[in-house]
Amino acid sequence: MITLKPANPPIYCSSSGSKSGQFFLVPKIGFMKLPSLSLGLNGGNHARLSLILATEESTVAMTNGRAAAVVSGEYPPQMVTNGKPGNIVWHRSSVGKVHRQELLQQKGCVIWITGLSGSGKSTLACALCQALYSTGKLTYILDGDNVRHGLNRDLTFKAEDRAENIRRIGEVAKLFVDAGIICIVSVISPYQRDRDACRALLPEGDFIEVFLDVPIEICEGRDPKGLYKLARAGKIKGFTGVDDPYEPPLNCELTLPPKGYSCASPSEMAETVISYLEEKGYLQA
Ligand SMILES: Nc1ncnc2c1ncn2[C@@H]1O[C@H](COP(=O)(O)OS(=O)(=O)O)[C@@H](OP(=O)(O)O)[C@H]1O
Ligand SMILES: Nc1ncnc2c1ncn2[C@@H]1O[C@H](COP(=O)(O)OP(=O)(O)O)[C@@H](O)[C@H]1O
Repeated sequence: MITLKPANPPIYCSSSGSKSGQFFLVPKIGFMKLPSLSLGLNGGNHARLSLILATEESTVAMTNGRAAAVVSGEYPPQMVTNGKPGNIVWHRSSVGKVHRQELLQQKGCVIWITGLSGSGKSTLACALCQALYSTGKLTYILDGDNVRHGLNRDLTFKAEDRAENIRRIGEVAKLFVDAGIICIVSVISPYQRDRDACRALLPEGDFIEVFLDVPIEICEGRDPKGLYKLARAGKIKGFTGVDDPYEPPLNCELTLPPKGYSCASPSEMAETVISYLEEKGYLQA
């Protein structure tokens, strides 16, 4: 596995029939089996390569229309406009997501826990964080209540502010994924479209939506902050589940607690999530 950081011009390919200087962007992270070939960097040293790591937005050299080599690193600014017109250029580092994941021996992903207030989102997030920490895995929790103390302190609970709250949290979570961290998000996120928009920010599979399917009667019975009581008394307007909507996920990866096991403990539910992560390969680089 080799990652090259070329100078400008980034790379040319000297295997037979190659057309040097032809590039395109790779949309996803992945690995490619490549034929052994000879590459020249900046007209200088040649190296023989057979397997090269492809990273997001990497530059690919082409031979006869086939990807011949993938180079992670800087590339000409005009190639990287993030799909938008203007003068904003993506700045790359020679240390990328794959290197960080290698360091951490895990893959970055988002575990998005959605559910009513009092359904146990924060409790599950903490149980997960603790269980993963004890096995040497790095997580970070983005909890709705906490993020609203800082980054999102300007937002209310109107639908458009909830959407902005979720959008910002989704963007922050994306950064954590790029850092190679398992980002645990615990927010009500009542609207399907807002959750879907966050899912769309990430590569396929990296957004793991966990629905805490706890009936409102149970959440209200718990009412640890007394908010349901205030909402029923009309002292809080637009409270989710009382006089504001909650749209249950249509296609989530996990629904908890498992059917027929409604009294599952937070640590049992955390184990279910961890089994999912293991099965999908997120707990190794
Ligand atoms: N009107 C209204 N509706 C719902 N929740 C309310 C409201 N006002 C305050 N709270 C408290 O805010 C916490 C939810 O914040 P979130 O950022 O997760 O909400 S949202 O995703 O933007 O809908 C939520 O925390 P949790 O109980 O942990 O879910 C409540 O404590
Ligand atoms: N699996 C569970 N079984 C029983 N009680 C729970 C469970 N998960 C959380 N709780 C309790 O329910 C209350 C609400 O949990 P919390 O994690 O704060 O919910 P949320 O973050 O969704 O508002 C807390 O008092 C917590 O101790």
